[in-house]
Amino acid sequence: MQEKQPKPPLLLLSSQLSLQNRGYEVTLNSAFLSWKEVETRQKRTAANIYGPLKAAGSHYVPVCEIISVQETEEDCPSTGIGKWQKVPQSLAESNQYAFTVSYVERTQKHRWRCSEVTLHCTDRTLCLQWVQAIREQLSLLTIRPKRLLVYINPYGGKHRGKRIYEQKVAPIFSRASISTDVIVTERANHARDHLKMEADLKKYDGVVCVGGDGMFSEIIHGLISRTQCDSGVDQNRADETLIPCSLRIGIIPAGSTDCICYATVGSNDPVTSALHIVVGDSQPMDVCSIHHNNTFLRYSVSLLGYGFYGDVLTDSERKRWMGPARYDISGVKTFLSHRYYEGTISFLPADENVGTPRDKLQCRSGCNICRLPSADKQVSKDEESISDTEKKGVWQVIRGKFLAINAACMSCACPRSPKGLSPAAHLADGTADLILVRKCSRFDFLRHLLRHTNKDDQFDHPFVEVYRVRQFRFTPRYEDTDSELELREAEGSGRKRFFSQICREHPACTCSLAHSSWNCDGEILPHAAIQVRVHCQLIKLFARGIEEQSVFEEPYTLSAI
Ligand SMILES: CCCCCCCCCCCCC/C=C/[C@@H](O)[C@H](CO)NC(=O)CCCCCCCCCCCCCCC
Ligand SMILES: Nc1ncnc2c1ncn2[C@@H]1O[C@H](COP(=O)(O)OP(=O)(O)OP(=O)(O)O)[C@@H](O)[C@H]1O
Ligand SMILES: [Ca+2]
Repeated sequence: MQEKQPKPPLLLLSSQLSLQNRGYEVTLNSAFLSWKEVETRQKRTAANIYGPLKAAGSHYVPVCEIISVQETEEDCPSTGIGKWQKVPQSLAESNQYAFTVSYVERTQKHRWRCSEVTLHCTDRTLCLQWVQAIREQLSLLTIRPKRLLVYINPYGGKHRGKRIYEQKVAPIFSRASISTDVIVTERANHARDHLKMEADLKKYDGVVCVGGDGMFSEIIHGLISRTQCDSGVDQNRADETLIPCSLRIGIIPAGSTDCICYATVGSNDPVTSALHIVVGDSQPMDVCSIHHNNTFLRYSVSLLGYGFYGDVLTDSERKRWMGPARYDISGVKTFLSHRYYEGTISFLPADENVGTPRDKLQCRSGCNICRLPSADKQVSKDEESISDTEKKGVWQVIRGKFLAINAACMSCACPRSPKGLSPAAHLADGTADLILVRKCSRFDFLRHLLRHTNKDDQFDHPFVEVYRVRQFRFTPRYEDTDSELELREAEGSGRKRFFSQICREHPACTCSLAHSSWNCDGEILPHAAIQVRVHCQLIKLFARGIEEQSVFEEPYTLSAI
């Protein structure tokens, strides 16, 4: 049987235009805009006279990466991008009409930039014809957002959210003709409550969050709760099948860790994120729901950490004024305190077809594991109605003393740890990687931590175990009493209490030492006993996953087209 060939792109327009005072063959087809220098006889040297035309000097921009096109108004014709040059009188007069195309250019470390090319035409009709033809192609890209609701946390990270948005992002949105309603938050949970109860979501094609992981967490809580509420789904029921949110979320990084942005885009650069929003990227993402005795507590998309990361966060909340450095100071302090916690972890392992946490293959743009439908992802009503043992996989139980219990729904890559807590975790496979770090010496724990910052395998230690799971439960060895819970709640909200100080410094009292708190995407959960379930692809981001490095390094070549 013959394989079906993809249709060649349809040629739409082709003209000789000028750029930097040189003649170019400019072509627009349904897939690309290209411009190629016209080689004059004089320019063809003996060396290349018989050879093929080189790809160098040819430029290809995929139509889906064009940001905008505008007729360029110039008092005097310019011959380059932003530069005034001496133009021969005859050429200047014959090329006084121009249009500028803005497009995405890839630079190092997964960063995108907005580049421009200005092409000059001999008459205005031709110039307008080009502008119209390119605009028509852009209007066919219906996945692009036209109207966005933007929330800015002015206090995230180094308090630069507002400035980042105004100086770096708003100009890009306006160039792409995206209209925005902007809300600068006035208190914690302002964005969550507005999304949950007030916002007229029908008006928008997406929501943008300017801030860090904590701010993103507010946005997903608002959107997910609103979606469940509108569909009559009860979030308090741990076994409910949740309804996916239809609006995409864009993250403009302006926080302290920015792990969700970094792990879905490959950088924490606001311009890159703005461009991913403009081109209308879409990346589905898993979300964990966390319950305590059939009461809904929170959702998590990145790190859910008990022990080490819970204690780092609890301590760091009291040092918010320090900005991002608070995590390092609290990290060292927590490391030195070397506390361990006893408890029982039960988990439902994932099917093998979604890979394992020790895979060398990482989740990248267009990831096959996240794309292919797998039995694991379809937690259907039928499946919910059958018993645990009949489901694929059997619950496993592990008891012990742990320095850290971490669940990562995705890699959790961030500038502090470029490959992340679990480098092979997937963004949208319906599973989380459960990492158990058993009690070990300070030296061994340091070796494990150090491996988060280099290429070595952080799971290759006898005291570390890692499992790919769909659900898990944790029960601390000593039961939570109401007063302990209250105590941790007070600590979490930064209210230091005299009682808690006594307990920490009094070795005979197990009160504070028996339990840690969960670090849930940078927010403290006071309950130690929790049930967690991964909901496959519950939300969507304006992102595409991390692109393979080669896409950044190699410009489009003729053979690729
Ligand atoms: C020797 C160097 C070891 C460095 C080890 C670095 C491991 C870093 C792993 C980071 C994983 C981040 C996961 C993402 C979590 C976010 O949802 C959350 C909200 O933004 N961020 C944090 O909780 C923020 C968590 C920040 C944790 C910082 C921990 C720093 C530990 C430093 C230990 C130093 C020991 C030195 C001994 C002399
Ligand atoms: N106007 C506001 N005033 C006070 N707190 C706010 C306001 N708006 C949002 N917040 C809260 O600020 C907290 C931290 O915000 P954010 O995540 O943006 O920064 P960060 O904690 O520095 O970064 P990261 O989460 O990446 O470590 C969030 O929990 C959010 O709920
Ligand atoms: Ca996942």
